[in-house]
Amino acid sequence: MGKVEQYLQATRKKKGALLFVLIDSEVSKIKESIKLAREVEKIGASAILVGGSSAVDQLEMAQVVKSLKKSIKIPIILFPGNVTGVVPSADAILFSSLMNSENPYYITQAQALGAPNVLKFGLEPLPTAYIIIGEGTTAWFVGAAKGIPFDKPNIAAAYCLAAQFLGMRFVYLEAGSGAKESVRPQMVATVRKLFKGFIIVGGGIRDSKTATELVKAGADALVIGTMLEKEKGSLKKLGEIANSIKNLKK
Ligand SMILES: CC(C)=CCC/C(C)=C/CC/C(C)=C/CC/C(C)=C/COP(=O)(O)OP(=O)(O)O
Ligand SMILES: O=P(O)(O)OC[C@@H](O)CO
Ligand SMILES: [Mg+2]
Repeated sequence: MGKVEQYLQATRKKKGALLFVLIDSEVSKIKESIKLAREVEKIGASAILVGGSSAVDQLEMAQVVKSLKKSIKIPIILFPGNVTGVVPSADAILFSSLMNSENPYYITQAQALGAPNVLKFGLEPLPTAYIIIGEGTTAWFVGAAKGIPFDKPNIAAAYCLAAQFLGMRFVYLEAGSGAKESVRPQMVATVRKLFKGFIIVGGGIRDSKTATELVKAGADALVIGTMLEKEKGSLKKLGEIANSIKNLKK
């Protein structure tokens, strides 16, 4: 287990469920990203994810990550949608396989193409089963996912069990950035019963009620992105969400 993984496990034990904030380097440029990251660090976010399903400007992403690294203490974890998402200066990378993709590129090929740079840049790979729930989002489209219906928790659990047998220590249940509906607590609870690793849930989470239900169902970390890009007063709302999930689960 690497340093970041140890930190995530230890922080989850200490604080309860964690909050990850996603910075899309295509939306937030350098100055904005630093400001946002500093604010969410103060609010209590435990890590910053940097990525984007259509983030193809590698130079821009590298610059955002490099400046973030100098500005905050919490780990910066890359969240690549393609090989272009592997850049230097971050602490770790969600080294993910899109388990329910119909295109082998997103299951193993992008990983093979990206792996040499992960090694070269000294990024800690977090072995992650990325599973897309529902349809119609950018990640669903780009990743050629066979989206798992929101009301089929057993299918998601079967994928997570397979991920566990393959040695993956993280699963990411993803409804997609800006999703109208987030993953349902019932699905998280079903996965929690079988999967022993770290469960990340994201996509369409915008309020404390949803966040609380997902954590009670067994999520170890929630990812919030779009809300912070779009809504006025969203930092206040993020603070409420952070407080509502604090110490819910030990
Ligand atoms: C491990 C390596 C090198 C690559 C993994 C490649 C995989 C598995 C890709 C999965 C398919 C995909 C396109 C995922 C996108 C994940 C992502 C970074 C989502 C972030 O979403 P936003 O950037 O907010 O989405 P928008 O682009 O829709 O705003
Ligand atoms: O942008 P939102 O909807 O918060 O989703 C976050 C993340 O799960 C997307 O990959
Ligand atoms: Mg986005």
